[in-house]
Formats: sequence, C-alpha cells, structure tokens
Amino acid sequence: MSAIGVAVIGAFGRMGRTVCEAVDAAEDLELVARVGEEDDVEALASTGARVGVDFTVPAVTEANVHALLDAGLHAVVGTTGWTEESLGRVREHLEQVNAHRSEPLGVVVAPNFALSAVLAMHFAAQAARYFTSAEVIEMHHPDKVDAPSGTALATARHIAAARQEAGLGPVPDATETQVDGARGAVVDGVHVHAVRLRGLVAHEEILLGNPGEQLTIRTDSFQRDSFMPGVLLAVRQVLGRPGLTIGLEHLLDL
Ligand SMILES: NC(=O)C1=CN([C@@H]2O[C@H](COP(=O)(O)OP(=O)(O)OC[C@H]3O[C@@H](n4cnc5c(N)ncnc54)[C@H](OP(=O)(O)O)[C@@H]3O)[C@@H](O)[C@H]2O)C=CC1
Ligand SMILES: O=C(O)C1=N[C@H](C(=O)O)C[C@H](O)C1
Repeated sequence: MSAIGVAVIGAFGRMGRTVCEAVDAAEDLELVARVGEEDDVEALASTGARVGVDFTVPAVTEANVHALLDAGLHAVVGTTGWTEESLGRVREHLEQVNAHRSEPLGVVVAPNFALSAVLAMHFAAQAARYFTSAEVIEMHHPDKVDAPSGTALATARHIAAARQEAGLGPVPDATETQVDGARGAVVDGVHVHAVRLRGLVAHEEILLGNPGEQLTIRTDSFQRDSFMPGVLLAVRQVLGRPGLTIGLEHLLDL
C-alpha cells in the first residue's frame, strides 16, 4: 500500500518541526510539503498530499483549513483559538465540498494531542459531578501567544457541562477581590488560571474540592514528542472520518 502524503503547515515552528520529524519517521506516511508563512496552502493540491496538518497561530488556522478543503485535502488541526462560530463555518464548508466528492473529506481539530492531557480532561469531566468546587490551572512556556490554553478552555467547558447535567449550581466563592484578575478568567462559571514560566512546556492541574477532601488531576507534557502519537493517529484516521471531529477522545474510544 502506498504511503499517505502529508503536508505540514507551520512547519518551521516548535510543533511543526516536531511533526515533520514524526511524519518522516513513520513508514506509512510521506512528508511531501513543509509550508511556512509565505507559502500558498491551495498549491498543495499538486503535491500529492492527502492530509494537511496545521500547527500555526490562532489568527490564520481557520483560513488554512478552508484552503485545505478547497485543495481537496483532509485536515488535522492542533492550533488553538477555535470558537463555536469558526467550527460551524468549517462544518458548513465540509458539507458543501463533500456533497460533490466520492471520497468525503474529514477535519480533526484537537486542543491537545497528548494522551495524558486527553485522559486528564476525560477524568475531570467524569469527576466534576461529585465535587462542589472546581478550578483549572494551566502552566506553559512563556513563548505561548494565547491564554488561557485551548486545553484549559476545553477542560473548563467539559467540567461546566458535567456540573450542569448533574444539576450543580455555581461554585462556592465569597471572595471580594482587591486586584482585577486575581481569581483568573471565568469560563462557563469555572475559574481558569494561566501561568507562563521559562522551563515549562505544557502542564495542567484540575482541582476538585469538597468539604474535607480534594482530588487533583495533573497532566505534564515535558517534551513535544508527547503530542506525536495523537497527531499521527489523527492523520491515519481522518481519511475514514468524514465531517468534523472535535477532540482526540473520539479517536480513542473514550
Ligand atoms: N493540539 C496540541 O496538542 C498542541 C497545540 N499547540 C498549538 O499549536 C500552535 C502552534 O504552537 P507552536 O508550534 O508552539 O507555535 P510556534 O510559534 O512555534 O509556531 C507557529 C508557526 O506557524 C507559522 N505561521 C504563522 N502564520 C502562518 C501561515 N499563515 N502559514 C503557515 N505558517 C504560519 C509561524 O511562522 P513565523 O514564526 O514565521 O510567524 C511559526 O513558524 C499554537 O496554537 C499552540 O497552542 C501546541 C502544542 C500542542
Ligand atoms: O502552545 C502550546 O505549547 C500548547 N498549546 C495547546 C493549548 O493551548 O492547549 C496544547 C498544549 O497545552 C501545548
């Protein structure tokens, strides 16, 4: 069987370089294009690429996905910054292109491809209904451009949905803050704190509290290699997953 052609967009960034190495090392994948800021994504149609992997910046990732679909490529996206609205536009675009194709296209968008992070989010959502209090602390390298992290946003939203489903009210908090921002950002009622520290890569703690007890769920990515098994899994599976998939958990039977 011939190797799956892969194009990496954002190929010269921290994640892009690591993805290029991982694709190069995989026998069933072939790295056919490294796309930088000056390159044209639609030109990928003539490279033999079947899947485009995007690790760029929040400001350009949606446009890259639309260009990949116009070029007839599946997409795997790790870049953060997605909203309900931007995801909705991709869903609509997929419906339009897939109406005219015999091999329908798929897009996988995941805020985190590391197994430990995906499991941490999953366990946090499972545990959330049993705890009165919940807060999220994400900790990253100081070159990260966005805050809070896409993973922390997703974690907080999953916790909030689980709390709502369980009929829990707002988290208890009688604090009167002296300085704006002291209690972090509030995402669907869940407080999220962002730390930026030289030496870190990507880390998150989910704190769940009840009277007299605490559950802490923690995930650490010490190296960007940790994201690669998830990225490669998505590249292989996206060919058989038409439409939009949000989150690696759907590829892991969670
Ligand atoms: N889902 C996951 O598991 C993970 C997601 N991420 C996310 O991935 C994204 C990238 O992170 P990271 O690699 O650390 O960031 P970097 O800043 O190291 O890399 C981003 C790269 O994208 C390039 N770029 C910018 N605009 C374009 C464009 N229009 N076309 C092609 N390339 C472009 C930049 O080029 P230049 O520098 O020349 O501007 C840069 O090389 C972030 O959103 C981050 O949060 C990170 C780790 C894991
Ligand atoms: O920018 C990063 O480094 C990371 N970004 C993603 C996020 O915002 O959640 C995933 C991981 O945390 C690393």
